[in-house]
Parts: sequence; C-alpha cells; structure tokens
Amino acid sequence: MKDKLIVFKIGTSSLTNHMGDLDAEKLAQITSQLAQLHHQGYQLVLVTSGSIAAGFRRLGFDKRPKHIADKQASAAVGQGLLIEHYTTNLMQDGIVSAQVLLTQDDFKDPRRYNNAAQALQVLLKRRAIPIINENDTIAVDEIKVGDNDTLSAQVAGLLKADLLVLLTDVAGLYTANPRKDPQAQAIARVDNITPELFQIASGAGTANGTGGMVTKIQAARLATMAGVPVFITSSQLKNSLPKAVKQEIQGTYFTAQTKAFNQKKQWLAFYAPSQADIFVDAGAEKAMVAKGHSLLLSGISEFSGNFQRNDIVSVYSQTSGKLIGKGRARFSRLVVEELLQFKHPEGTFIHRDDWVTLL
Ligand SMILES: Nc1ncnc2c1ncn2[C@@H]1O[C@H](COP(=O)(O)OP(=O)(O)O)[C@@H](O)[C@H]1O
Ligand SMILES: N[C@@H](CCC(=O)OP(=O)(O)O)C(=O)O
Repeated sequence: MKDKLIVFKIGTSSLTNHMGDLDAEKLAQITSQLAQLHHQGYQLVLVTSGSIAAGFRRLGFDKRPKHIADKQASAAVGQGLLIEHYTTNLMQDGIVSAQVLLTQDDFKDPRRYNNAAQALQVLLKRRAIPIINENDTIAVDEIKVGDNDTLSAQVAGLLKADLLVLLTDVAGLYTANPRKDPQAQAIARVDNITPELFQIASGAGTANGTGGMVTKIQAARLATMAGVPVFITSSQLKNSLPKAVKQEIQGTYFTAQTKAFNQKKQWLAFYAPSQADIFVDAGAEKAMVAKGHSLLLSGISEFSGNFQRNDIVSVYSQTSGKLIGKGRARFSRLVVEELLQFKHPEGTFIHRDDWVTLL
C-alpha cells in the first residue's frame, strides 16, 4: 500500500525478557517486520519504549529501578544502546532510521509543534523510519508526556497517520485483565470510548510496563479524535506487524471519529495551556456543542482567572458544571467586564474556527 502511513508503538513488555532486560532477539523480530512493510511501500514511524530496560544493568542496578532519577539515568545509558540496535538492524535491510526524542513541551509550543511535524515529514518523504521515544533523561513532570502510548497517539495525530498500532503483550483489550481473570472476553471493536471502558482496564501487566490498558485507551481516545484509527494487538503473534496493518490478527480496533480535529484544532484541544475558565448559559452551550456556532458575549454567565486577548480559555456548562471545550478569547478579561455592563452586549467572544468541543 504505497504511501500509507502507519505509526507503530512497541512497549517495554514486548522488548524485554523475564529479568526486565532488553531482548535483542525480540527487537530483531520487530525490525525485520518493519523492513518487510517498508519494502511494500508503507511509510512507517516507530515509537519505542525500552531505554530504561536497555540501560539499568549497565549502570550497575541489579533490577529495573523505581526512583525517577535512577530511571532517568538508566534511560540516558539505554537510549543510545536501544537506537544502536534499531539502526544496525534496519541498515542491514538498507533502511535509514532516525532518532527523535520528544517531550510534552514540543507539543505545547506551537512553533516546536510545527517544527516537529515538518522534520518528521522530511524523514518520511525521504523514506527514513523515525524511531521516537520520550526524552526521558530531561523530562520532569511538568514537561512529561508520561507514557509512550500517549506519545504515539500524539505523533499519529500530528502526522495524520492512516493507522496507529499499539503492540503489547496481550492481543488487545479484554472485558477484564486477562492475566487476572480467565473469564475475560476479547473486545474486537470499539466505536465509542465511554468512561465505563476505562473501568475495565487496570494498570501495567508487568513490573516493566507503564500504564497498562488505561494509557492505551487514553491514547486511542486522543488518536481517534484526531481522525486516526487505532489497533491494539500482541507483538508476540507470528508476523503481527504486517497482519496488524490489515487487522488480520486478533486485536481491538478503535474507529476514528468522522469529525476529526485538524492540526490547529488538535493543538487547541490537547496541548494549548488554558488561562481561565468561562461558564456559559444553556443557549450558548447548545449553539456551540450541537451546531458548532461561535460563543457570543451574551452567552457568558461567569468567569474565573485572568486572561488576555488571544489567550486560550476552557469553557464550562453553567448548567452541568462540565467542561465542554476550549477556545481562543477575542477580548481580554478587562474588556469583557466592560462589555458585559451593557444590557445587550454584542460581539463574538470565541469564533467557531478557534473552538473545539471536548465532550
Ligand atoms: N482489560 C484489559 N485487557 C487487556 N489487558 C489488560 C486489561 N487491563 C489490564 N491489562 C494489562 O495491560 C498489560 C499491557 O500494558 P503494559 O504492561 O503497560 O504494556 P506495554 O509495556 O506494552 O505498554 C497487559 O499485560 C495486561 O496485563
Ligand atoms: N520512555 C520509557 C518508556 C515509557 C513507557 O510508556 O513504557 P511502556 O508502557 O512500556 O510503553 C522507556 O523508554 O523506557
């Protein structure tokens, strides 16, 4: 399938042995399948975990460390070793790979966000495979994506991928954790990610993984809102990568939303820091959510926090108290306060082009 762009995410659980160390044989299985797909004409991106697993023992820890600074130091040692495996293996098939390390800051700052997209697009156009991980060594809480499931969804959305495949150690999402509940049933397809779905997903399956199915469902939510379908499957089945691309293997398929966010709206929805909270009345809520209309000044019932013109604000329903979306303010708080003194305040506070519904 020429030009189809697939983002694969491979978790620590799929790259390690029972001691938690990087397993070169498992990694080689992945690279040979990537090479196969590359030669078929697919554009590929790999988001890979494993830097901590690859580094901790060399740094003198006898098991995977738990403290943040120890993990960061291990990642600094392991990232180089991890990328060396990918580069060497892919080079044997004549494929150029590229290391890209990202943090949440790269998504929050619109300039860095565009830069990341452009650099990745050049790599893809030139048939290289970007090998992405979080920049663990420098990522403190404030700038952390936190898990590679989410990072892969962010990347898939940014690049408008045709499919995101999350490869793990179970063949998709089950009605309960299959490691703990033998009665758990496989779920083949999810059209709607409801809050109930999160309840069936507990944390990581092994001491090596981060987040388990919860972060995978969160990732699926983000990617599908950005218009990218998601397939969760096991990396341990034979030829799982080529089969996953066509869903010819057991797994869970999440359908993409039809009204997907474009790049500008993804930034607004997922990354833009919000400066203030605006509460709107029932009429405005209906007009914005159901009809996609702009928010007029007359629909504002309350606000908290200070905001300037062009700042991003969160909009809540006055009736339910729930967050309904985010948008760009056309006036500062000072001006809004003045305008709302009028009996019939006129003007658009958030234009529909600068608005995303998040219900
Ligand atoms: N409802 C569920 N369906 C499938 N797996 C689940 C579920 N709830 C929890 N899990 C656990 O999630 C694990 C996969 O997540 P994780 O260990 O973080 O893997 P990775 O390193 O691949 O990201 C599975 O091994 C499984 O034990
Ligand atoms: N960035 C970290 C992994 C973070 C992570 O999300 O791990 P996992 O749940 O195994 O995909 C690393 O390279 O070890």
